[in-house]
Amino acid sequence: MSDLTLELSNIAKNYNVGQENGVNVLRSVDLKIKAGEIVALVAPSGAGKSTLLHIAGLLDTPDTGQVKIAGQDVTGLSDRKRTAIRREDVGFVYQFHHLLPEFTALENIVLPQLANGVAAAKAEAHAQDLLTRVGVAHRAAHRPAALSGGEQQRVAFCRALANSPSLLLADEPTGNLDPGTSDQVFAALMELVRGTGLSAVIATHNLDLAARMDRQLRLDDGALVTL
Ligand SMILES: Nc1ncnc2c1ncn2[C@@H]1O[C@H](COP(=O)(O)OP(=O)(O)OP(=O)(O)O)[C@@H](O)[C@H]1O
Repeated sequence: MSDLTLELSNIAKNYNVGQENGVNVLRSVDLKIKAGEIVALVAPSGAGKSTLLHIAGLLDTPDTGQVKIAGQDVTGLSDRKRTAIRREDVGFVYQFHHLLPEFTALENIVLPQLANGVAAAKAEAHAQDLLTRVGVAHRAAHRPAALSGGEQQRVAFCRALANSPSLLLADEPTGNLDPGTSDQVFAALMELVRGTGLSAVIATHNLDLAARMDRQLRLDDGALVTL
């Protein structure tokens, strides 16, 4: 078993390959994330951070290079196997919550567990525990529309962790919130991640938030540099 949750080696990604307007978004990305490590990814808009997170989370494939998750080389695997690994090992959080509007907060966290074969009672208990950890257990029976923006994001964090992944990938997780709320919600995310011991790559434009993580990296001209 590797002590690296995520390992990217020499990743390159070019959109519209061969065309005049081809974009070389990632040229040579190397990244090693240890178990339990939380890394900030800082990048100007358009620098390719979503592309990088999608490749790390097996939602996209690189043109060249290698992706390893929990020591397993996933680069050449079939779509079906990549999907299975993604479901089991990777949690995603975006700037917008993307919760299912017709289900309650609790149900939004239960459903991915049921899809993974967890029994209903166990899934509900786990969902309640996650909601308690981020301070919104009292909102468990509410639908997303009845929650504040900060509460919606807290529920989205719980959903991302529902199936106990080893890696969390977050793309501007508090970017849609006002600064005061963003600060509190970010603190809740950090506590949740630290409490569960998983590894995380969190993209943010906010250097104050980045400074609260273990390591800060910037995506610069298609490669990662330490800040
Ligand atoms: N499917 C695609 N086809 C062609 N070009 C793309 C595609 N996806 C992204 N790009 C281009 O690649 C570059 C990086 O995009 P990406 O979404 O990774 O940036 P980002 O750093 O996440 O930006 P933002 O912070 O604005 O979301 C941009 O110039 C974008 O226009």
